[in-house]
Amino acid sequence: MTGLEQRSTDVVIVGAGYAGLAAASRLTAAGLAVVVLEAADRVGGRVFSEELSSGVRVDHGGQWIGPAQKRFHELAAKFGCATFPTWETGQHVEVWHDDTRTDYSGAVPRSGPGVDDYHRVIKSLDDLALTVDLERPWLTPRFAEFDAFSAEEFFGSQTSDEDALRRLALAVQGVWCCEPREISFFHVLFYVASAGGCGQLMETTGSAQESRFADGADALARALAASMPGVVRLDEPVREIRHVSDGVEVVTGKGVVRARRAIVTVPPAALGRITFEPVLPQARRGWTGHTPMGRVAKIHAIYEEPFWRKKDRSGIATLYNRNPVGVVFDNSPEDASRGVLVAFIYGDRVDRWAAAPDSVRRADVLTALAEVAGTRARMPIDYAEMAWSEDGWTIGGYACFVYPGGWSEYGEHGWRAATGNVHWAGTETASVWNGYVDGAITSGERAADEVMTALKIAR
Ligand SMILES: Cc1cc2nc3c(=O)[nH]c(=O)nc-3n(C[C@H](O)[C@H](O)[C@H](O)COP(=O)(O)OP(=O)(O)OC[C@H]3O[C@@H](n4cnc5c(N)ncnc54)[C@H](O)[C@@H]3O)c2cc1C
Repeated sequence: MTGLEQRSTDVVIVGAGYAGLAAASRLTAAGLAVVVLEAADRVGGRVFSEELSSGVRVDHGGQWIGPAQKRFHELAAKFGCATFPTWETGQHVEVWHDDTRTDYSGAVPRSGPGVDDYHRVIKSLDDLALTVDLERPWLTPRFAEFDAFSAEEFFGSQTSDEDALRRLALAVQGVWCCEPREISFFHVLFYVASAGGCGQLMETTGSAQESRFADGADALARALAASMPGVVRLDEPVREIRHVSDGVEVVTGKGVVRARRAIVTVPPAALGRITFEPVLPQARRGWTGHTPMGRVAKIHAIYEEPFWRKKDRSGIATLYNRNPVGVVFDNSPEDASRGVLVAFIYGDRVDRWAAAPDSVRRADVLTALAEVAGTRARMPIDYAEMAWSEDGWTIGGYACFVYPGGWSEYGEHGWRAATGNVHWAGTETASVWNGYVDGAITSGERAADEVMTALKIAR
């Protein structure tokens, strides 16, 4: 390949998100030569921090860390990445489907339409999740039965209360960024088990939304990359991965990297942009075809100050009305030098919202924020949108979900089993905190351990 680089290394890693960086860190610490190839011009993947023109640093993707996310905490502490508590002081609000509003405080609403049935169904999810085998999900009792139907079918079998069903639908949208009709009920149970319960997934203090990073959630990704000088190659999308007798050849627009093993960390939907030679086994292809990405948009509106706090409003809201926004949080910096509200739009509503003209999208979001925080919210000093379905290298978020039937048809052989000299990582392959940064980190470390075992490297 004239003019193109030929490089050799021990292990080539595809993707410099948290999974790829954690894998590289473990392998370089063991003395192996590693090259990480990243398509984008930055590290962090689905964790993407950016300073806006107003000087406020926002996280367009992953942002929170919870106390049970042990490996994420350990690495953040090791690299001195400071965190601070998510703001949740004051009254939260629910805007109901008929535009009525109810204030509440505490972790979850305890009264209101559909609340009793909602909590009863959530409790049954928690109970059933206790039966899930996280390492070998296919050994879970009633695995194929639960995987055969959707979350919507399960909810419908548990309650006919339309208000409870509205609450359950928003819970699915907020956690998986898809609609209840789309997702395997077994995947719901697996994910709940992986996080340690529904409360861990949905609540703030003591749970996944407990804290944020002072310098952006990508601070640790940047620190990890900086600790391995010369290892990460940005702007180098992988086009092809070829198996050869003693390893792999990974082809980019700049040349070929030969390695003894590869670790691929890209989300399943992004695999479609890589050609494999020979073609991947049917189980892996079937799994990829049944694991689409969630659809989510995250929108930040910046104000001179968090003015809603003066009226004892927390800025936390759930919206069930016609507005596309589903959930709002106060995302102001720790010192409250600016006020920041972040709005999330999920599932089918993202598809419709993202297709609308700029002015319509912005008006929709600011209308929702005004309902939550008051009319001043209509006049932000800065504003930024990120629709993850339009990100060409991750194709969505927060993570993939699984269609009904996907786990039972393809999970055992397609989920994360190594394919010859190619090992699979990425948060989608994690047993614990699947879908989260913590899961991405432990998936990278697990794949690094697999590679060292295969290469007979002492750990
Ligand atoms: C809006 C949003 C909010 C979220 N909130 C949270 C949160 O608060 N807390 C939390 O813990 N998690 C959150 N998550 C999930 C979290 O961000 C992900 O689980 C985690 O970042 C995934 O890391 P990863 O390394 O597995 O994958 P990724 O971060 O997707 O990394 C894969 C990398 O591969 C690269 N790539 C793709 N194709 C190629 C190719 N052909 N060649 C080379 N490189 C390629 C991509 O550019 C990317 O950098 C959120 C995600 C989103 C989108």
